[in-house]
Amino acid sequence: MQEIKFHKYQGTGNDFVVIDNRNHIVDRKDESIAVRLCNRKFGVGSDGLILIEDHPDYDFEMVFFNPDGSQSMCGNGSRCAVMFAKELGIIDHETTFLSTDGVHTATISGNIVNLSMQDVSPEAIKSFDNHHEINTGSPHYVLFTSNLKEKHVKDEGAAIRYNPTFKEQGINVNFVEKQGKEEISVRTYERGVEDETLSCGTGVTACAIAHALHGGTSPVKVNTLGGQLEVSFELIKNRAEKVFLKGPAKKVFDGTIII
Ligand SMILES: N[C@H](CCC[C@H](N)C(=O)O)C(=O)O
Repeated sequence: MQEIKFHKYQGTGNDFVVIDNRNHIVDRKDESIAVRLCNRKFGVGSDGLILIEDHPDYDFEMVFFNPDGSQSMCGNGSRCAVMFAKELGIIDHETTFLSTDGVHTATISGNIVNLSMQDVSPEAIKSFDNHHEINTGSPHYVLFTSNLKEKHVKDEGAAIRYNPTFKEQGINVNFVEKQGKEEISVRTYERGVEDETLSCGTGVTACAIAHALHGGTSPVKVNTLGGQLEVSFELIKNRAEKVFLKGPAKKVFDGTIII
């Protein structure tokens, strides 16, 4: 048994257990630790586990796990990791770090983190008759709807995520309602959480790009159940470049857990 100090952060309601793992107190290859820590009854409870580690070439490396132990790029988690790195004194107001899908930069102003996302290639933007599939570091199914508030996101999201097309690899499912050219509202069913989360960073980024394919602007404000984010990018011949995800990231509490 070991006692582990953890830090609870949230980015627009997407919540994470964050651990300073520069001394390798947690085995980054043991995904069962994420399953235990993220469990909302038997552990701390969160939408993911983030380990901060040293890296020879970047300010830090961020290792992310979903509550089911799977790994993928996490936009809101990255914003929380940046805020934690500042708390640790690893960085001041800007950083270059390594995450699941590659190198990212970020700047901090108050409790707002502006995170660079990877370019989204034309091959990562697939459009169908009534939905889009866009990979922004994690795979996203984007469906425009008009009655977002009434949506049963967990049931309808799971039905898509577990259909034969996506069952094996999984996919995050986003329901988008247009509020105007410069604003959308999004609710997301997250793969690996297997439930609706209050926001999903890579998801709102995918939705902003899909919105632009239907005449939306950049930057675009994105309303989620957990708060408002802003996504900006340049869409050139179906390739999104200079993609940024901006929004608040805040510490909720510190704690110690015995695992
Ligand atoms: N559940 C996602 C990873 C976390 C994404 C989300 N929390 C974000 O902020 O991007 C997946 O497995 O594709």
